[in-house]
Amino acid sequence: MVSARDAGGPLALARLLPLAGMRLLAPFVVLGVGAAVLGPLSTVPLGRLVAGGGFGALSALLLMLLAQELCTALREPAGAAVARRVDGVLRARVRAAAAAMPPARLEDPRVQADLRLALRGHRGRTAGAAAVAVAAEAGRLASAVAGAAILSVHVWWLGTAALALSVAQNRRITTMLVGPGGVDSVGEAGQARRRADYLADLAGEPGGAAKEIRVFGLEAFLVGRYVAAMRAYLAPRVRRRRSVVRGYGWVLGIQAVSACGTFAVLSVHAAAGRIGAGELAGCVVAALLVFAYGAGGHHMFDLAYGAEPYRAVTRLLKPVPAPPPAGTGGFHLTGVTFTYPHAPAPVLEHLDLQVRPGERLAIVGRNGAGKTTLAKLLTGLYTPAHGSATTSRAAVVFQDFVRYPLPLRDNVRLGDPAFDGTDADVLAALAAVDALDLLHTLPAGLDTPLSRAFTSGRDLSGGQWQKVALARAVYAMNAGRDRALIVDEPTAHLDARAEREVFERLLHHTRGRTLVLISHRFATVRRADRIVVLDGGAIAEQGGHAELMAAGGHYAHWYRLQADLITRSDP
Ligand SMILES: Nc1ncnc2c1ncn2[C@@H]1O[C@H](COP(=O)(O)OP(=O)(O)OP(=O)(O)O)[C@@H](O)[C@H]1O
Repeated sequence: MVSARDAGGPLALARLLPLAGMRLLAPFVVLGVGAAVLGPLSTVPLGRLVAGGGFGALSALLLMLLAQELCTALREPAGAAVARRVDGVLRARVRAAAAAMPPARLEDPRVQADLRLALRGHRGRTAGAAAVAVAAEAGRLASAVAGAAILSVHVWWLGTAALALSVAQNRRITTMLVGPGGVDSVGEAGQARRRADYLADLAGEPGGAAKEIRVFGLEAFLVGRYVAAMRAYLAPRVRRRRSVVRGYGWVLGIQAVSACGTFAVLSVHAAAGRIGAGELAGCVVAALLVFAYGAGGHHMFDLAYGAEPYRAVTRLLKPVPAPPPAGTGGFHLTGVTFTYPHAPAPVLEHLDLQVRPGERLAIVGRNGAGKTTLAKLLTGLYTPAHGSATTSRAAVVFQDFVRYPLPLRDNVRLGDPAFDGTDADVLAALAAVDALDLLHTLPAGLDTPLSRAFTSGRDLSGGQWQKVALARAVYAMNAGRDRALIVDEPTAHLDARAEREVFERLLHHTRGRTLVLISHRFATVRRADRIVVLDGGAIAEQGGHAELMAAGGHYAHWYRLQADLITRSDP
């Protein structure tokens, strides 16, 4: 694996090529070498022909030109095959790494973005395409160097000067088009383009968005927003394109000076009789090879864009720090302060919280109080900027749990992919969250893909999905890895009966283990051993239900408010 410094650099990308295997790589290399050397070599029979070499020189020249054409033409499909195979191998590795990731990491938006890049590529370019582009660029450079060497045989400094100008020109064009801040730079394509793509995708999405668009009549609004987003995306690009066109003027000027200078020097030497007619013809072809490198080529896009998916792959395949030891099931946060990147203020500040092994702890607070953030600190997904956090391994169900478009069995087994559980383990996890009924509604039982994208698949209701996510966490605990269960709004989608049933079963099932429950439902919360009220980034109150009710603080106020809403009868 590459170091962080050269991740995405040409050497690191070239090291991917052997992944294609010798059967695909050997023809690609042979064709590449052929395309690179036959051009410079053809200057020999060309020189002889011009110098009066006759049929032999002509045949040799024609054969070489034909072979070069063939090599150049066949190198493209051979390169595409190599790129496909390299990408296939990388995708398989990334999928295996993703399958082995703990769900908490898999649900990290940065990891999700890396997965998208690694599996789909960036702007149609992949890591394999970038690796092939490195080889193609190396071939073009080799041709240019050989051309420069031929020029230098006749005028010692001419080849070096022409090559230096050509390399500088190539760098300049690459920087203008795909370098940092260049017209097609990755950063530039970032946010504004994603916003436009998101708006365009919204309309085509079969899920909730399409329904809302129709119901609220959002078509014109969305089109307007899309046009505005595309304008915002295109405006700086158009400005930069203008500056690129001006930049191209300079680059072409330099090329013109370089070409005119080279041909002038050659002419002077030929006129003085130091270069014969045949040698002059060879020098002209050699000079054209040098200039061709300076003009750049489409490979620079493959290289620049394909390096992004490669960086994502290296991040995803980086050895994951060993999971924390199972621990006792307890958690210990001391003086913890946590601020999201670019946020003006910390979400949590100087927070102390101890969760005893086996304790049933509930966390409550207003929207945005930091409950989910606290859960992510407890699971070790986030590390605090200040303070210390001692955690235990925990199974987690987040509010925005993932709905995998996979069979029900896999949706549960992803709780601990390393555990070789049987169907009985999967069924036990489903039973623990009162979800066995679900099986009767699915045509292929555990084998039913949970997605309407498959003809044999079924989508689930919000509550059913929530039970599946809970079953996944229970499966992870049953696998023996985790001593604690952290659930963020575990029953938000469930009706009152289902909520009661599921929570009873969870309490029973997690007996002896730690349960951390984040919820706005006080009927559930009140059953915890201890309730922690988060407010203003710190713990405002804590204690048992009776204790907090007697204290008459936030908790008592919210509890009564919720109870009133339920019991109050309309006039
Ligand atoms: N990834 C993020 N990047 C930046 N800010 C975030 C991020 N996630 C949450 N926040 C902010 O942190 C604060 C706390 O959010 P958090 O989700 O922890 O609250 P919560 O108590 O769980 O809220 P709710 O009850 O609505 O689920 C909010 O102001 C939110 O906007």
